[in-house]
Amino acid sequence: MIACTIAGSDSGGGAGIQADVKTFQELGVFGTTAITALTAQNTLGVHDIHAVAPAFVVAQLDAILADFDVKAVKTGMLFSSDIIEAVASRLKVEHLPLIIDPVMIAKGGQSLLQQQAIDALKTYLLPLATVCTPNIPEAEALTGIVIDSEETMQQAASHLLACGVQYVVIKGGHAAGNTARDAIFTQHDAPFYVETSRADTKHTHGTGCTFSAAVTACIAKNLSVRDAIIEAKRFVDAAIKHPLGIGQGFGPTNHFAYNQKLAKENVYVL
Ligand SMILES: Nc1ncnc2c1ncn2[C@@H]1O[C@H](COP(=O)(O)OP(=O)(O)O)[C@@H](O)[C@H]1O
Ligand SMILES: Cc1ncc(COP(=O)(O)O)c(N)n1
Repeated sequence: MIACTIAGSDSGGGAGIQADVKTFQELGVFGTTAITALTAQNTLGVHDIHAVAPAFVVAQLDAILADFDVKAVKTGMLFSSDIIEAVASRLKVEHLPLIIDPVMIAKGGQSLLQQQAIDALKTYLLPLATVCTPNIPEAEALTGIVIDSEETMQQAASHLLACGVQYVVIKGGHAAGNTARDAIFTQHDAPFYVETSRADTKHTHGTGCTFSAAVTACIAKNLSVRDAIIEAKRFVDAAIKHPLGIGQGFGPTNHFAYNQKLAKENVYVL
């Protein structure tokens, strides 16, 4: 099985393209990559960004799609509206399952998406999305709705579904409480939730990238979207619960954990 990620490179290896390829590999999926930006990054933060020209992002996609039987595509850091428009017009003709992680801000606070690109994301890319996986601040930025209750979360999800997204996963990593609960909304069915206990850890660099890459890999392996989300939650939870303890800042998750004989916690589907 082959998947493709369109995202930024994290020189520190915990997020971005590197997290995606490691996750694909651990889930038995061959990873191909179209890189949108290089970041000079480690667990302490993003020190510099070098964007790739939109035409060269498309050239990478052309090369991949001309040769490989890609089963699912994900996007991560897209950086600019020019890159978003170029990627959207190239993907529009392919009709492949598309998982959009609307990466905006790194855990250290640095912006990974220019402010004016948020509109481009909504206009050009969200209509193509099978799954979109915002965290709470990203869902708020995309919709202009402050999420402080079940009701406002439902409103934000409805806004994103109206943009054309088939499954909206609002991730609960940033919420309070002792569970990590992600809410899944669809056009026709009632919402459902995937939940684990919350780890008390600062090693959460790349959690969102890892989760969305796992969803992509599982869809590439022909799981239903619902089962892909549940399995991805298992993958990211194992990666968070068994941190590697490397780096001096917000360390990376452990992409090896899912396949190692380490204790795995239950994922509750509610
Ligand atoms: N401390 C934690 N313990 C357990 N799961 C977590 C924790 N933080 C995040 N997660 C889970 O990791 C996944 C990514 O979520 P999140 O961290 O919100 O994404 P992002 O990296 O985009 O901010 C979600 O499934 C979320 O519930
Ligand atoms: C190149 C790149 N892409 C994405 C993220 C977001 O990381 P996180 O998953 O921790 O929000 C990052 N820090 N760097």
